[in-house]
Amino acid sequence: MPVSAQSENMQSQTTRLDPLLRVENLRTYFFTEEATLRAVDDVSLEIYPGRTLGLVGESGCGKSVTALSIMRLVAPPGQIVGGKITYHDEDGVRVLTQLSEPEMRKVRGGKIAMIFQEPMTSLNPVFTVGSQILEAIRLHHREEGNRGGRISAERAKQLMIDSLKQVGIPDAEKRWRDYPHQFSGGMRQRVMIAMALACRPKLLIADEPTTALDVTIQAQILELLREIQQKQRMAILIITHDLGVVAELAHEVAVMYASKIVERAPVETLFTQPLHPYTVGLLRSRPRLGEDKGKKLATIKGNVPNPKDFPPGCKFHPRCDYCQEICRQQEPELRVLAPGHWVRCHFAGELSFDDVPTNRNNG
Ligand SMILES: Nc1ncnc2c1ncn2[C@@H]1O[C@H](COP(=O)(O)OP(=O)(O)OP(=O)(O)O)[C@@H](O)[C@H]1O
Repeated sequence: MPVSAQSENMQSQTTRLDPLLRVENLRTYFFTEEATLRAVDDVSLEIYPGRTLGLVGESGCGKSVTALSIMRLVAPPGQIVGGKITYHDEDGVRVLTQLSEPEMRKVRGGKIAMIFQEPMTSLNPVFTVGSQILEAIRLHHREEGNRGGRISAERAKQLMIDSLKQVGIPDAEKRWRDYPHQFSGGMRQRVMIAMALACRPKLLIADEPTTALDVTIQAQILELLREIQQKQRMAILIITHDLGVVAELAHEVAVMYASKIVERAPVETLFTQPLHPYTVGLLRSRPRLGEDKGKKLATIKGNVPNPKDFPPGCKFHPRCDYCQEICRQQEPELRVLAPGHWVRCHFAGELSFDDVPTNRNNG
């Protein structure tokens, strides 16, 4: 079945809503002197209003490039070479892959915002946090000028302070005058979220937003995202290598390996009935409180291949304990195994996995 037909099918099986964002057969390559690197190859996914999709996989598998492609922020030598990205809300349908740069600027911030692992990617050290959030608000209203008109300085300032309050910055009325370095790591992360949310985007893309934070702060930031999502019915695409974060926040999960999606499922299904050996490997190598004390943690042998050395056949085959001849020769298709459950493995549904930790709340 062609992937677009698969997408239609999955949509009707999981929810009747239209997706807010639909990515179909996305391909983003880097054209270096040495080689053409297929960083994202035939990726399809949907994100629904008020829902969280977790995009998970080891470092280098193409998660960030997928996010940057959605934002149309891939810089040369990278380029989107195929596929379609469609954004659909009450204002209508926009095919992001066809928008001009000025049109795309209206989408960034206003419709889709992105936050990063390192807040200083978004925050400028030489300006106060308040002035940076104000700038984002003014820019957004200028872009929206033909509909909303200009925003008064007083109203913009109120929105800025409200956005800092919303993310739990204590003393927001005073602290907006502070510079980014005057905030702790966790608070800086909150400021970055405030800036991203100041224009009320419908979709937040969060690329490893808690990786640099200690566990307590990490839990607070995830809780904050969940609260804001519930209040605003915002959709979230969370990118992470950490299945614990996925378990906390995601409704659906897409597992990515070597530039492709290898498994997609509702979060509960992925944790209780994983069908791809790579997903199983990720689950096994996840530390769990109590049970694994003193035990050596399982790892997946080998490393994620670099796009210039992708193996033939199934890209996971050199690391797979279940590899057979066909896996070395033929790349498997993404197939539907159960409603909403997609797997790219020749033997999906035929393998039995021992010793897979199935409790998603265990980590
Ligand atoms: N600027 C670039 N030039 C060349 N290749 C790149 C560039 N950026 C990314 N790539 C390639 O794209 C592949 C996917 O990178 P990407 O950053 O999306 O991975 P990731 O899964 O997000 O990993 P991480 O969590 O480490 O960011 C990498 O293996 C790399 O080869």
